[in-house]
Amino acid sequence: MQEVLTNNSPRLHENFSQVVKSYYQLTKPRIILLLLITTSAGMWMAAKGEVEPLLLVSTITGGALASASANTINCVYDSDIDYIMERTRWRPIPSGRVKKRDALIFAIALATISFTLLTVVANLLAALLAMSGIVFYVLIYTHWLKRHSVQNIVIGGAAGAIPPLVGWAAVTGDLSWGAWLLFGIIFLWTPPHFWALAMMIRDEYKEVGVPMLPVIEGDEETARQIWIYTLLMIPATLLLVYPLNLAGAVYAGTAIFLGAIFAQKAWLLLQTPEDKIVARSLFKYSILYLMLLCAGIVVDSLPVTHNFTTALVQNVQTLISAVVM
Ligand code: HEM
Ligand SMILES: CC(C)=CCC/C(C)=C/CC/C(C)=C/COP(=O)(O)OP(=O)(O)O
Repeated sequence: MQEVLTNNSPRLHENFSQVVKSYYQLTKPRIILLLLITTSAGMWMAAKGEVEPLLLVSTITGGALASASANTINCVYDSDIDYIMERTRWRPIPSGRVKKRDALIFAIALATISFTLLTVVANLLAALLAMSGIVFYVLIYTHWLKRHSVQNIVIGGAAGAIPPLVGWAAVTGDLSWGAWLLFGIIFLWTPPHFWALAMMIRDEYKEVGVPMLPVIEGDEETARQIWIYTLLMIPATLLLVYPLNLAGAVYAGTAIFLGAIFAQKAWLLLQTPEDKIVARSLFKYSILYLMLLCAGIVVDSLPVTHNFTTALVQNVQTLISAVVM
């Protein structure tokens, strides 16, 4: 008996870790990471740089579980087209590693734990916002728009902009202008983020009949719309500084610098819409952009940065008046 167990245990262990890996992949973990970074930015800004550690960890965990649930249901719903597309064929459901029914039970369990955790440790508003993110992403984007409208990701993109609202609500219990502006920034960021990728893999979407903008309107029109959203997004990022006065010089410098690179890449794509390397560069940069913009929000809202920039501005003012006098 002992011998049988010993011989079988490596294989048992291997099978178990394969199962865990498959369920982990269902949740699209790399996308969750960026969603959590935006949640954290919302929390830091709402708390003016002083977030309670327990609240931070619980909100991040609750947000991660809700996003994981949404992504898993999306994998269940889209398994037919995921099976056909090269990029998604390896996913756990189309490759036969996880059954649809099991994935659905897993998603319901994740959503239930998320709702409970957010309600108990944060508040009901944060929990309801996280659940509305799941419902919006699954019903409005995945079920209703993705396969039927060329504006699918513009309207559906609102789901991906909900995480900072969850973070803000967890800290303050309500949603103010700052929270809605963070929502708006991510809403405007989503079309350039996604359409740049869709330009790279346009033929795959065409094959499965998903009406993404490059499939329906072509690369030139897509590049033009990416450019327009970029031009709207960059000034929107600066509204946090003026008139909302929720961020200072560190954030302003970061947003202008990062925005200039974004604009340069979007402009290049406008000049060469057929160039997949340029589209790929914009897609990759869009992810780095949002990460660094959120890092800018966090650093800017820390009390030490706030004190430093205030002192710096005062010293410059004193110097100017001394020179002028
Ligand atoms: C409707 C809105 C959105 C659509 C349609 C979309 C679509 C996509 C797609 C198709 C990919 C490629 C994934 C893959 O290769 O498996 C991707 C990658 C990614 N998306 Fe989005 N996205 C959206 C919004 C967001 C939002 C709001 C975030 C986070 C704030 C985000 C973060 C990411 C990240 C981090 C990646 C890279 C993942 C990797 O490295 O594999 N996306 N997106
Ligand atoms: C608060 C909360 C829980 C919000 C939910 C946010 C959420 C899960 C956003 C995901 C956005 C996204 C990656 C869409 C891609 O779907 P797709 O079906 O076009 O991608 P695919 O082709 O790779 O499957």
